[in-house]
Amino acid sequence: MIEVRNLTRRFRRGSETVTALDDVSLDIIPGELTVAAGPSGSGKTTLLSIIAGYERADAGTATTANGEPTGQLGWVDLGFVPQSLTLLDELTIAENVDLPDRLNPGTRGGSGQSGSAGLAPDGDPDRPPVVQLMEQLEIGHLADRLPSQVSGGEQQRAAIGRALRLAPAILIGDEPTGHQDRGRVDLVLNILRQHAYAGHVVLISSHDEAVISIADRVITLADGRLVADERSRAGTVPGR
Ligand SMILES: Nc1ncnc2c1ncn2[C@@H]1O[C@H](COP(=O)(O)OP(=O)(O)OP(=O)(O)O)[C@@H](O)[C@H]1O
Repeated sequence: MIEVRNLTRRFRRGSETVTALDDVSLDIIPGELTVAAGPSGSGKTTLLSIIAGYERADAGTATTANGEPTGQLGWVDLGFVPQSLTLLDELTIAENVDLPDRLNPGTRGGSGQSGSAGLAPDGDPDRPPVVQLMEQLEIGHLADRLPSQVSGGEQQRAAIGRALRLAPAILIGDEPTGHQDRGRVDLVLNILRQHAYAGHVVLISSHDEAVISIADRVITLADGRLVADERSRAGTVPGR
């Protein structure tokens, strides 16, 4: 669960002050796919970036139910797909997907087999094996390529794989389908929904009606304010 309380973020642009987020409060619960919608400039990226710890708030908090600031959580607990992807150019696609595991060797996720990039075998059954994860995301054949040698959509799916690598309790994705074709939008959404329905918090932003229409819950921002919060069917989560 993420508890957002009175989050406010202002940016200075010359003599002007832009209020990107204006006193936003909500709880984001596990077990459903939550989509943050709203027009360009409404504050979606700012909200997700503060929750993920990529941006600071001027006021308010985003914490877990235990009161821990979500921005301080590592890959083990919170996976983030930023709009800019932030893949490391010098690492292969497989190494990028496996990065959270390499940075958290005490929590190694289950691989079951060594990938072509020489990824170490490991054994936690709750975590997606890296090779299987890449195949699910249809980037298995790109394991040994550098990010600069694959398409934008493939890079984005690698960033999604990296975020899912340690099966974190919280997954945040800023327009994680933004570079995908129609078929791959469905592929990515199915994977994100599976993660949500396994009991995790999944919050993504999107402009795409196809994404918004399959969300279990849609929170809508306008001018930095939360203006709507709707569930697809009251009290039920489809597909569970
Ligand atoms: N670093 C910054 N400096 C100044 N203004 C900013 C900065 N980041 C965001 N803003 C402004 O804050 C507001 C909210 O931006 P944000 O990126 O959160 O919107 P968004 O809903 O994610 O937009 P989009 O859908 O286009 O990605 C906008 O008016 C934007 O111009």
